[in-house]
Amino acid sequence: MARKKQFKAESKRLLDLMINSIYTHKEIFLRELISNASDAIDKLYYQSLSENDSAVDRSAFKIHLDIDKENRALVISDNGIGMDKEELEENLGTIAKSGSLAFKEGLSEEEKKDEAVDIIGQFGVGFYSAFMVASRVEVLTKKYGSDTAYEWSSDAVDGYTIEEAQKDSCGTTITLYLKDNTDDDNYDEYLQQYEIERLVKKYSDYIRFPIEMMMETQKRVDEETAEGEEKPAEPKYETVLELKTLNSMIPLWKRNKSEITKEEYNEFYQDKFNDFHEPQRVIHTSVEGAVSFSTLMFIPGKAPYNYYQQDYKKGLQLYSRGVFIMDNAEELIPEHFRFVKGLVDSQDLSLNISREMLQHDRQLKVIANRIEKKIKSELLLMLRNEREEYEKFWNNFGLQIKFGVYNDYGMHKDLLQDLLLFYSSKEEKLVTLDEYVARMEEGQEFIYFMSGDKIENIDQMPTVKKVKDKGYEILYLTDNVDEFALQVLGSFKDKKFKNISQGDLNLDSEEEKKELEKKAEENKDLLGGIKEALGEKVKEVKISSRLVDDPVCLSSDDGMSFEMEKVLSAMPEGNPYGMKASRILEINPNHEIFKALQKVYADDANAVKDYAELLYDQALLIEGFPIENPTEFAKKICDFMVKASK
Ligand SMILES: Nc1ncnc2c1ncn2[C@@H]1O[C@H](COP(=O)(O)OP(=O)(O)OP(=O)(O)O)[C@@H](O)[C@H]1O
Repeated sequence: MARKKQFKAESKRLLDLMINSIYTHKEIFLRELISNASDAIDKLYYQSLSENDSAVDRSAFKIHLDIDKENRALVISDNGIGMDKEELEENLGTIAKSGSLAFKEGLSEEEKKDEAVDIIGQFGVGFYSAFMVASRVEVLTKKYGSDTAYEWSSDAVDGYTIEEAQKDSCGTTITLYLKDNTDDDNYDEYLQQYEIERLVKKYSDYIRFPIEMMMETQKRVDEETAEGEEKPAEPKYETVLELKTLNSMIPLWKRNKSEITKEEYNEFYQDKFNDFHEPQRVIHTSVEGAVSFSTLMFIPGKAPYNYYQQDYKKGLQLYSRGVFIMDNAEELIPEHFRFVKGLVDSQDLSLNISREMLQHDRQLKVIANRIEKKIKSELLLMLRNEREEYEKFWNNFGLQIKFGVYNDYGMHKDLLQDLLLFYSSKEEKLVTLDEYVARMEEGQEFIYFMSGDKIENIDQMPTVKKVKDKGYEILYLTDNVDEFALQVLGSFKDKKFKNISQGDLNLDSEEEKKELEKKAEENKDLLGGIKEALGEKVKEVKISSRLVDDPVCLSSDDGMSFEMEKVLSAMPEGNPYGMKASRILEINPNHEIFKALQKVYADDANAVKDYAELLYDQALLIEGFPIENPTEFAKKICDFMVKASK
């Protein structure tokens, strides 16, 4: 008797979820097992082709389904590559991908259901889904080229056993002993041939190997009447067993686009790419020419949970004449479109192509190029014709496009700049750079922008008012990468980008400028006094031309901006070179505070120190910087309040 082994901890949790699943789509178990069977045949197919192995009869590849009513069992067999003992252990004893599975304790029934949906959606539980419908599962398997077969069996609860077994040919046979029926679930339906036929047609029609099953059919057994003869009153039928192929076997991407329904595309995507959500967009094309290929690509409806993490794998599946070659061929998809899932099938690619060769393959480069252009044009079309849809896309993957502009020293900026969206102060929604430029005021030189943590806060920033009052539109940037992307872009349609908290805004008339210069001259000592009080904290203290209602603000010289400084400081390794934006304290000469400063300074030049420090701290807070000494700040405010009350 073989020793029982326990599932690895996380597999066990997932199994528990499957066993007790209240997930309503239990029927997907069949799709998962057929898909594994098809993968196993693909592997042997590919191996026999690439190694020129004539011992394998490729025309005999198939998946066989058997209904065993007596034992209440459903059997799924394939003559694919099979598994040896280690692979059985490795593949069915653990979930390889489960490292990041975070199971939550004490979930309610409703939450459990949601979690099952989530997990099935995000991880594609594959083989384990068998336990949604079966109380016991046996896997009899023999690896191609090996003499020994093994049987893995488990009722999930107490682990599994692996024993040596007898099997004539290579491949895998999976027997599912169905659960007892409950009030909610009738597992007997998986013993009905028409139900199984329906499920195969629904989920696995495109599988490129025959899925066969012996089916009971009614066959007419009396002699057909010849023409002109009278028909017998009752034609005679008998039930006969017939081997039927249930699937059409034509890969979806080889079928005529006009004959494929949205549901078929969705099912295909969800099944193949383990996504519970429907894709947002399907891109299905065939190209004939120097290199001929078909692609079926999808833009996911939701960013995968690990999209911005390292374990997310980009790339398309690669097929050659319908034969699967490899998963995640990275070379087919540029980094900035890494969210696209799908496959490429080309008759011009060698079956022997290895991952290493992909990088240098000329045909593949041509395909990748076409794919990049196709994705861009699909996105542009969506942007132009279906704005809401595009904004949905942007919410999911806009960050990726912005990174794409910034990465590789801006190499892809020309391709991507038309796809960018930013929030507009004027439109109060997302706009393209093109729309911004088309709306620019006469004489407007720059594309103005301002950064901050969220739209509402940016809208309140002191500097924003002045630019808005002048009638100019401002782009509000809220993602860390935004300013870096704009810096790489430099300009759009010859219009330079301008951060409104940096440098000279140059918005005033000559008269206003003169007025300001005069005021600065008159208050030279006061400004000097404030600068002296603040010392090295600020580069300069000046009379502001940016402010309308607010008393003070910070600005910086052109070059490093406050937002960039913040992003650098937030990096894991910190701000390595201590790079800082210059800090210029600007004071509004038309604000009451300015008169107060003048008065205080005139009475006692030293007394201006506290005012200077308070104003500087305020400006820091508005800009989203921490203040150096919050206790001191609070104390000073209190002192002022007390003084004011006397
Ligand atoms: N019929 C089979 N023949 C050979 N190997 C199989 C078979 N079924 C499963 N396996 C092996 O077990 C592994 C685990 O299967 P499982 O369905 O859990 O995950 P997967 O197929 O890798 O991923 P997913 O189902 O999410 O696409 C497979 O990767 C494969 O190596």
